[in-house]
Amino acid sequence: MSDVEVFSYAKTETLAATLGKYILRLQNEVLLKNEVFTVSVSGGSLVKVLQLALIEDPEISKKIHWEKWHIYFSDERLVPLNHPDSNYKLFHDKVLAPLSDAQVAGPEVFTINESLVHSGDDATDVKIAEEYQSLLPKSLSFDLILLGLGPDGHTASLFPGHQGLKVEDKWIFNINDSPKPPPRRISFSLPLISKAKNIAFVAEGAGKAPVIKKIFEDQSSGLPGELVNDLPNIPIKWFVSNDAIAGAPIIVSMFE
Ligand SMILES: O=C1O[C@H](COP(=O)(O)O)[C@@H](O)[C@H](O)[C@H]1O
Repeated sequence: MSDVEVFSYAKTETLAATLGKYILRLQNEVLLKNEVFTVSVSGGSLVKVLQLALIEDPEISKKIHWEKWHIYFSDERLVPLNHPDSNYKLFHDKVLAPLSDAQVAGPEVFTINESLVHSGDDATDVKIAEEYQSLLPKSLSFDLILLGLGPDGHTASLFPGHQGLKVEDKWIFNINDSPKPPPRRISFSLPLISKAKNIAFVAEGAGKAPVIKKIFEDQSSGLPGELVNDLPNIPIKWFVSNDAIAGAPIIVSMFE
C-alpha cells in the first residue's frame, strides 16, 4: 500500500490553491537535481483545476518554470488534436494557449501522432500506442502523474472490469471499446503508473462520492482508483471537494 493522503476543501478555488502549492513544491524539489520536470496530465475536470492552480493563481503562476516541464497525457482519445474530445485540446485551451497569449515560454508537450487517428483500424491504433510509448522518458518514472476519477471509478482510460487493467507487457496500450465515449483511446498502463515518483488525484462533486467511498472502504474493490491507491512505495495525494468524500472512511490531512 502506498502512502495515501487526502486533502479536502469546500471550494474549488481553495482546492486549486493547495494543488498549486503541492505541484510547485515538487517542481522545485525536482529541478534542484534534474534539468526537467516530467509530468503527465489527464483530461476531464482536472484541467480546469490546473488552469486555476497554475495559470490564474498570481503567486503560483509566476514561479512555474514551464520551459523545464515535459508534459505527457495519462490517457488520450484517438481523435484529431483539435477535436472537442481531445485531452490535448482541453489542456491546450486551458493552459497552453494562455501561456502563449502571455508570451511565456511553454513546456515540451508530447502528443499522439494525429496523422494516424483517421484510419480507425485496430492495427493503426496499436501503432499510435507504440509510437506514444516510444516518446516516454527513458526512466519511465514520472515525477508526477496527475489523475482524475470518473464516477464509475475509472482513472486515465483504465476502466472497471476492463481488460486494460490486466495489461502487463506494455507501458501504453490502446482500447477501442471505452465504456465512456469516445471508444478509441490510449492509456498509461498500471505498470507504468506504478513507476511514478508521485501521484495526485483530483476529484470533485457529490457524483463521485459513492465511488470514492467504495475505493477507500473496500481494499479489494478492484476499482481502478483503488488499484492505484494500492501501488506500493508511491506518495499518493488526493485533492478532493468535501462533497466528493461524503460518507467515506477517510481521515483528512492538513496540507503543510
Ligand atoms: O474520460 C476521462 O475521464 C476521466 C475523469 O474525468 P472527469 O471529468 O470525471 O474528471 C479523466 O481523468 C480522463 O483523463 C478522461 O479521458
